[in-house]
Amino acid sequence: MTNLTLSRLSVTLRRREVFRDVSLSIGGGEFVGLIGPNGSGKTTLMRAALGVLPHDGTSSLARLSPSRRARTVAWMPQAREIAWPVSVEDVVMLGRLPHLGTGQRPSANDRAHVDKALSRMELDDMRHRAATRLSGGEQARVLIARALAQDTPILMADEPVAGLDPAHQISTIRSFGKLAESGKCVLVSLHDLGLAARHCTRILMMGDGGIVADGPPRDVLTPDRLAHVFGITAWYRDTDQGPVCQPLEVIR
Ligand SMILES: Nc1ncnc2c1ncn2[C@@H]1O[C@H](COP(=O)(O)OP(=O)(O)OP(=O)(O)O)[C@@H](O)[C@H]1O
Repeated sequence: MTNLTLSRLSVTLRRREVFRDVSLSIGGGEFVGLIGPNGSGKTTLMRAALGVLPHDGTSSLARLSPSRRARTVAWMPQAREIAWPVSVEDVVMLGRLPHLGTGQRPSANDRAHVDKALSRMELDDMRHRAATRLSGGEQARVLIARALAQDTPILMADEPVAGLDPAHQISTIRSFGKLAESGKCVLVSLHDLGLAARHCTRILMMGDGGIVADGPPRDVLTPDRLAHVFGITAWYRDTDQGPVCQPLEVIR
């Protein structure tokens, strides 16, 4: 099983410490939501874990060669405008590049992965359209499909559901959940506490220059922490239809 393991990971940018001494391990089967206020360091933590930012401490991914890393982790960054005027299916096929040798053409297996990713993100009808002509939310779904087609044991995504309509937010989060259930290790940053509470198996809450809480949603999303870290009150209940977390008021 491929885990994501961070040990005493610290990042300082322009002489400002963003976070210090983050140690954790995420295993296959876990769907982890990374939450925290704006600027708390979620993107920085994921980029340092990938090894694309200078850091102290260690990350199991940062140690890998670029080609091995591309077969180990699919990364979906926050900026997701597609600049290339190519078809949706060609963008998604880019996810298969780490699995192809130099000059090798995609096989039937590669095409099957692309078909599955397109179908999972409900993009079958758009596969021949120019990706640049899609709406922002549709482009986001194409890039999620590209990450799914990469078929790596670890998937990391920075606010993957931002800009999606409610139905596609839920179906996308469910897709990530299913990937975790199939044994993959999934880490996504989220601002929607309701989606995090409802779908993630584990939540990492960032604040105060580090991880302030790590555990199942009901143990992390406590009134004290939501007040201290986010400055809000929220309604949290385990209902017949699963956990519900609804932010209510700003308290500072
Ligand atoms: N290249 C950089 N140089 C200097 N400081 C940076 C740089 N990138 C990010 N920061 C700072 O690091 C801190 C963490 O930023 P980061 O983008 O990781 O936060 P975040 O939790 O992902 O925020 P958001 O929820 O707004 O996306 C912020 O204070 C930000 O200003």
